[in-house]
Formats: sequence, structure tokens, C-alpha cells
Amino acid sequence: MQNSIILVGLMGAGKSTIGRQLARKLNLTFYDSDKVIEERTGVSIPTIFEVEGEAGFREREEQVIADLTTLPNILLATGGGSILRETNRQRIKEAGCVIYLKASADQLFQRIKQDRSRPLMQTENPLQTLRNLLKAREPYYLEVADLVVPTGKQKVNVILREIHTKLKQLQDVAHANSPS
Ligand SMILES: Nc1ncnc2c1ncn2[C@@H]1O[C@H](COP(=O)(O)OP(=O)(O)OP(=O)(O)O)[C@@H](O)[C@H]1O
Ligand SMILES: O=C(O)C1=C[C@@H](O)[C@@H](O)[C@H](O)C1
Ligand SMILES: [Mg+2]
Repeated sequence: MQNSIILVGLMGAGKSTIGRQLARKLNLTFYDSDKVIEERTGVSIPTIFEVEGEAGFREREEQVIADLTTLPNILLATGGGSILRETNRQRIKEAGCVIYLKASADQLFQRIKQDRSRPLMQTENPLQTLRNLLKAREPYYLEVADLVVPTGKQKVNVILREIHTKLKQLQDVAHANSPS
């Protein structure tokens, strides 16, 4: 569905926080793929990782992304690793305007270091883990993105305004290029 907005980015980039508020502002229905996975299974993401491993989680994530990307007029906050699968990237790109919320590993670490709900961060050196994940995944975030918005330093309100302005500019360009 071409009229949806999809947020991608690493853990802590603000996909869930920004997504919920942006959806309200743009009158889109908000979905968070991580939350949908938890609702469908009835257990938390750490429990899914514990029982089924990351591979099991990724299978569930692919199914949820496939289902949600068929819905019209939604704002989808995706899980940080959803772009790892080519099928997900394809579906995400086809669903609408993709926004990469970008921040450095150090900025992300400051935000999520106290939170134990992210299984991939339960390592001896979570900052280094984040650096490695960012290096491995950024090419995919950039591959799918129509817009890149820095979120590491700005407050949520400022980020929301910036996204709004950039979306308007994209719309204006699309109108200017469409045959009248
Ligand atoms: N612009 C911001 N400035 C300061 N703190 C922020 C900002 N955006 C989000 N946060 C905080 O950072 C934490 C992570 O944000 P959030 O859960 O929205 O990230 P996420 O991208 O959805 O992560 P995940 O991929 O793990 O679901 C939250 O505690 C949130 O309040
Ligand atoms: O970056 C990741 O791979 C993940 C991010 C979270 O949104 C969850 O989807 C899960 O914790 C895995
Ligand atoms: Mg989230």
C-alpha cells in the first residue's frame, strides 16, 4: 500500500516513540511490529528469543511484516532487525514512504543501556554490539529509505516537525512531477 509510512532504524532510534506521535499527527493507524509479535504469541520478545532463538523470532517477524504491509494508511514502526531479510525489505519499500531514523551507536547506547528488554543487547560489551549492528545494518536501512532523519540529538518534537516538513516536500515534488 503506497500511502503508508514505515520507520526503520536501530534499537533506540525512536521508531516506537516517534511513530506513535507521528501517526496521531497524520491520522494514520499506528502499528509496532514488535508489539504485534508479542500480542500474537502472548509472550514477550525476550521469551521468544529464549524459547525459539533469534531464528524463530525472525520467522514470526517476517509473517507480521507481510501481514501489516498489506494494510492501507498505516504508520509502521518496524523491529530494528526487520531489514535483514530481503523479503521484508521488498515489502517495506512497496508499502509506502520509508523513513530511516538515524543515530550513532553511542547516542543509542545512552538511551537503551538501562533497558533489559532487548535480547541482542545482553552481551558483555553492549556498546560494541551496537557499533557492530549499526555497521552491518546501515547499508540496509539506507537501501530502503526514502528519507533519512537524524534522531540522536534532537528532542522528539523537533524530529516530528522535521519529518512533517520533509514529507510535505516529497509530496510537493510528487505533485509537480505528476501529469495534470
Ligand atoms: N529523540 C529522543 N530523545 C531522547 N530520548 C528518546 C528520543 N527518542 C526516543 N527516546 C527514548 O529512547 C528509548 C528508545 O526509544 P524507542 O523505544 O522509541 O526506540 P525504538 O527505535 O522503537 O527501539 P526498538 O527497535 O528496540 O523497538 C525510549 O526510552 C525513548 O523514550
Ligand atoms: O535490532 C534487532 O534485531 C531487534 C530490535 C527490536 O526492535 C526487536 O525486534 C528485537 O529485540 C530485535
Ligand atoms: Mg520499538
